[in-house]
Amino acid sequence: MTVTKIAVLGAGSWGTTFAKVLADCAADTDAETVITLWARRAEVAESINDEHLNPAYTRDIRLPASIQATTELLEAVRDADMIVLAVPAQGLRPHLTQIKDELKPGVLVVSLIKGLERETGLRMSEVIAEELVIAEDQVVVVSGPNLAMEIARQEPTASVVACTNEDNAKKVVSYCNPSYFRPYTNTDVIGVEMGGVVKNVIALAVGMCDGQNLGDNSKASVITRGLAETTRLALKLGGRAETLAGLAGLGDLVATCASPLSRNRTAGRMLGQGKTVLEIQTEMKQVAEGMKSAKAVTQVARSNGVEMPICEAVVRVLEDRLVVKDMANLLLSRDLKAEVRP
Ligand SMILES: NC(=O)c1ccc[n+]([C@@H]2O[C@H](COP(=O)([O-])OP(=O)(O)OC[C@H]3O[C@@H](n4cnc5c(N)ncnc54)[C@H](O)[C@@H]3O)[C@@H](O)[C@H]2O)c1
Ligand SMILES: O=P(O)(O)OC[C@H](O)CO
Repeated sequence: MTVTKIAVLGAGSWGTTFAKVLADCAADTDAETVITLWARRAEVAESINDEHLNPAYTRDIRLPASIQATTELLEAVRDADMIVLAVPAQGLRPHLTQIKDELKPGVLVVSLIKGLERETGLRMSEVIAEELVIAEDQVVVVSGPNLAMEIARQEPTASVVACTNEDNAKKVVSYCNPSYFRPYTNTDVIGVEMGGVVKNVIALAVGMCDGQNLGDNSKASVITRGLAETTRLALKLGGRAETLAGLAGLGDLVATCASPLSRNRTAGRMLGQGKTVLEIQTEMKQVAEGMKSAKAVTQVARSNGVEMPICEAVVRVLEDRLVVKDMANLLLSRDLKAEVRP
C-alpha cells in the first residue's frame, strides 16, 4: 500500500483541528497516511507529541496519536504529497519562500487561510501559485462555516474544497472526510476565497453592533447588505453568485457573525466598546484576519469600481478616522436606492 504524506503548516486552532480531521479520516478509511504538523513553538510541538494536546488552541481536545508535530519546517514538507497551509495570511509568503525548493513534483497545496495579502491585494491561492511557481490547479482552497473548536469537538459541519481542477478537489476531499466533516467540491476558487475573506470584515461590523448594544435588526441588516457587497466584488473578480449563496459565502458569514467563538466578531465587539486596534491585538492571542485584510479588500474593490460601504466604514474605524457610534449614521444616510439592481 502506498503511504501518503501530508504536512500541515501552522499549529494554531484551525491547523491543529484540520490535522485531526485528516487523521480521523485516515483512521476511518484505513489509509496509510503520515500527518506532520509544523508548529513554530517547541512547547506546542512537544505537547502535541507527548500529551496529544494543544491546550493554547484546542483546549482539552485529545488529538489522534498519529499526528506527529515538528518545529522543523523543511522536514515537515520534504516528500509531502499534500501541504496544508494554516498560518496567518500576512505571514504566508516568507514560509513559501523557505519551502519552495523542497517541493515534490505535482504536490497539492491546500490553503485554509482567509485573508488577502496587504501589499499586493492577492488572494492566498494567487500568492501560493506565484511564490511556489506551481500551476494554478495544484492549489486547493478549503473554506466554509468552519469554526475550529466546533469541528475539534466533532460537531457535524459542511465545507467547500475548491480547485480549478475538480479531480484535484476530489483528491483533497478524499483525505478530509471523517464522519463529522462533509466537504463539497467547487471549481470557483475566486468565489470561495472572497467569501472567506470578506465575511471577516463584515463580522467586525457585526461585532461593532454588539459593542454598541444594537439588536438583531441592525445585525441582520449588516449581514445581508454585507453579503450583497461581498457578492458584487466576487462577481466582478470572476466568481459565481451561487458560490456566495453557498457554504463559503452565506454559510460562513452566518456562522462567523453569529458565533461567540469568532475572533473577528469578538474584535469588532471590542472596537464597538471603544478599545483601540493595538489594545485588541495585545489582548487577543489569536489572529482576527479581517483587521489585517479590510484595507486590501477596499483597495481591490475601488480598483475594480465596486462599492463596499460597510467594508469602507470598517476600515475607517480601524484607521481611527471614524468613531463607531457614527458608523450607523454614515451608512444609513447614503443615497436611497433599489435593493436589487434591475
Ligand atoms: N480558527 C478557525 O476557526 C478558522 C477556521 C477557518 C479558517 N481559519 C483561517 O485559518 C488561518 C489560521 O487561523 P488559526 O485560527 O489557526 O489562527 P491561530 O491564531 O489560532 O493560529 C495561528 C498559528 O500561526 C502561528 N503564527 C502566528 N503568526 C505567525 C507568523 N507570522 N508566522 C508563522 N506562524 C505564525 C501561530 O503561532 C499559530 O500556530 C487564518 O487565515 C484563519 O482565518 C481559521
Ligand atoms: O474566528 P474567526 O472570526 O477567524 O472565524 C473562524 C472561521 O473562519 C469561521 O468559519
